[in-house]
Amino acid sequence: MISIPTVTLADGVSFPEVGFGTYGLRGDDGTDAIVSAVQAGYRLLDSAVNYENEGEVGEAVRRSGLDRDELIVTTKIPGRDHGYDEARRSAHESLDRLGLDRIDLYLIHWPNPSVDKYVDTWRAMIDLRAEGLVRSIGVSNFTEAMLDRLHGETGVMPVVNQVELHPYFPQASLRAYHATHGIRTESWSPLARRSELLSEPVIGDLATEPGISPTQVVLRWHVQVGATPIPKSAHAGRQRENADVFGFTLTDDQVAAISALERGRLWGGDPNTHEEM
Ligand SMILES: NC(=O)C1=CN([C@@H]2O[C@H](COP(=O)(O)OP(=O)(O)OC[C@H]3O[C@@H](n4cnc5c(N)ncnc54)[C@H](OP(=O)(O)O)[C@@H]3O)[C@@H](O)[C@H]2O)C=CC1
Ligand SMILES: O=C(O)C(=O)[C@@H](O)[C@H](O)C(=O)CO
Repeated sequence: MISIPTVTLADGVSFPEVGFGTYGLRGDDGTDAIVSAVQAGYRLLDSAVNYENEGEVGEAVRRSGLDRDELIVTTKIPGRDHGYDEARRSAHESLDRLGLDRIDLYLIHWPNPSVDKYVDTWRAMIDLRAEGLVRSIGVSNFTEAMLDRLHGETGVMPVVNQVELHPYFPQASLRAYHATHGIRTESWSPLARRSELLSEPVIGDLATEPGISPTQVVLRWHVQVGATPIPKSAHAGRQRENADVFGFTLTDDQVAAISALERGRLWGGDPNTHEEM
């Protein structure tokens, strides 16, 4: 089993430098895959109401046999549940589906700015945290202006912002803002969903040593730019490979060469316009 190092979030919680994405992992096979990820060493699990797998994640937590406090279970409020009362109801429904008495990391999935209810949603999350139903509170797909607004109107800054981030979209300026404001960056689709990224020569050239694959080079890049990637894999061998990125280091020049692959968002998910219900 791999021991994944941690960093400390602004709220004092220990947070893994690599986590596990669960989008698409459903049913018995999905639960098995999540259990196998925990057995491989992952302690941060990423779910969402919209993944329709909170039940599988909760079941995997119970089957893992680990002490509950060793795992960080993440879920996210969907756009249709924005608003103070709606978010509180959504949290209770997620807890029921998870079969857990606490959500460890609770995120607003998308800001949906045209609906303009993310500040009220955030107020509900602050109260849920005070009540102990939620431990850490954060957001996903928020811009700097949206983060400023949350802080300005409530006095509470998210401890995590989970955003699209991979070598094709390194988000340097948002990462710098996060670093200044004590927000941990989490990278969604960190492998760019196994697109041609893994065949890029700059990646392949760094993966020539035995035991260092292109995937590991990409995930190591995330670690060194200070972001927690949450790669998803349904396969135990790949899960182990993706967690095993702490035995080598990239030089600053190598990190810069990978960052130079930048080309922009891959799926058009601009937080200023994308609406996810
Ligand atoms: N907040 C948000 O808006 C979003 C959050 N997310 C979260 O981020 C997670 C990760 O993103 P996701 O979109 O799943 O994409 P990833 O970048 O994690 O890529 C997943 C793909 O890569 C393959 N893969 C994984 N590891 C390897 C490997 N070692 N070698 C070869 N192929 C590999 C997987 O296949 P296989 O399973 O067959 O191994 C799968 O097809 C999601 O699962 C979800 O939890 C994702 C999108 C948006
Ligand atoms: O998987 C998620 O969590 C998502 O939010 C995705 O559906 C995301 O909306 C996306 O892929 C945007 O292009």
